[in-house]
Amino acid sequence: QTGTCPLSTAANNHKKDCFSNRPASTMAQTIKYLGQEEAQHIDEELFSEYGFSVDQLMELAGLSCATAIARAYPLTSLVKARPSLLVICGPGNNGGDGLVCARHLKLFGYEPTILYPKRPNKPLFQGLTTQCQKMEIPFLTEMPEAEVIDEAYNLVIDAIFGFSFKGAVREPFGSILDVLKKTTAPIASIDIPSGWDVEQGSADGLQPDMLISLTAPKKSASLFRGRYHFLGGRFVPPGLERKYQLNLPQYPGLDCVLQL
Ligand SMILES: NC(=O)C1=CN([C@@H]2O[C@H](COP(=O)(O)OP(=O)(O)OC[C@H]3O[C@@H](n4cnc5c(N)ncnc54)[C@H](O)[C@@H]3O)[C@@H](O)[C@H]2O)[C@@H](O)CC1
Ligand SMILES: [K+]
Repeated sequence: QTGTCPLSTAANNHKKDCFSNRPASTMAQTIKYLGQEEAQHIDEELFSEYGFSVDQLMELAGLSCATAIARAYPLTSLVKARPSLLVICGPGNNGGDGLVCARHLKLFGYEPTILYPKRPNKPLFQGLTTQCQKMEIPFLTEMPEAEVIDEAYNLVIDAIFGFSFKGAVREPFGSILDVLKKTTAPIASIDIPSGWDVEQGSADGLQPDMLISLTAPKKSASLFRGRYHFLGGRFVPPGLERKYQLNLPQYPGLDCVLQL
C-alpha cells in the first residue's frame, strides 16, 4: 500500500475516496463502463419502466454538463477577454443535451454561441432552440475555420454524437469534426467524444480535454486521456443501478456531478 489511502491497492481513482466518509464496502467497487447496447437499454428502461420523460432527463443531463464545465473551467480561469464558448449540437439527444447545457452556462455567466446545423423537426428540440434564442444565445449559420475558433472561443463543447453514433460520419458532421481536430482550443465532450466508436474509441479522432459521462461512462471512456473526466446525470433509480450493476460512486453532498 502507498500513501495514506487504505484502498490504494485497488484502482488508483479510489484514492480520492479516502477523503470522503463513505463506507469501505462501496469504495471498493469499480464503476461499470457500458457497452453501446447496454447504454441504449438503460436509456429505454428509464423511459418505459421508470416513467421518466426525455425532456426531464435531458434537462438534468444538460445541467450536469454545465455544472461540470463551470467546475473545470471557472469564469476566472478563462484566457480570452470574454467568457466565450462554442457549443456544437448534433441531430439527436446528445445535441439536445448541448442546447440545455448552453442555456445553463449562459445563466452561469458564460457567453455561449451555438452551431446547430441539423435540427430535428420535433417539438422537444424546437422548444430547446427557442429557449436558447430567448436567452439571447447567438446561433451560427456555418462552422468557423479552426483559426477563428482558437481566436474567438475559450472552449468548444462537443454535443454532436452520443451513445447512438454508428458507422462512418456523415456530412456536415465529417467536415465539422475535421475542423475540430485542427483546433487548439480545449474541447469538452458530452457523453462520448464525437466520432469515437462508443466502445472502441478512435485513435485518430478528437482528443478532448474534458469528458462528461452521463449516467455511467461508456467503454471508450477508458481511452480518454484529457484532464477532466466527470460523471453527471444523478437520476438513476436504485433498481436500475442494481440490475445493470453500475456500481455508481456516491455523488458528493448535493452535487449533480462527480469528478472521476
Ligand atoms: N440515458 C441517458 O442517460 C440519457 C441520455 N441522454 C443523451 O442522449 C444521447 C443519446 O441520444 P440519441 O440516442 O438520440 O443519439 P445520439 O445523440 O448519440 O445520436 C443520434 C443521431 O446521430 C445520427 N448519427 C448516428 N450515427 C451517425 C453517423 N455515423 N453520421 C452522422 N450522423 C449519425 C443519428 O441519425 C441520430 O440523428 C446520450 O449520449 C446522452 O447524451 C440525455 O439526453 C438524457 C439521459
Ligand atoms: K459528444
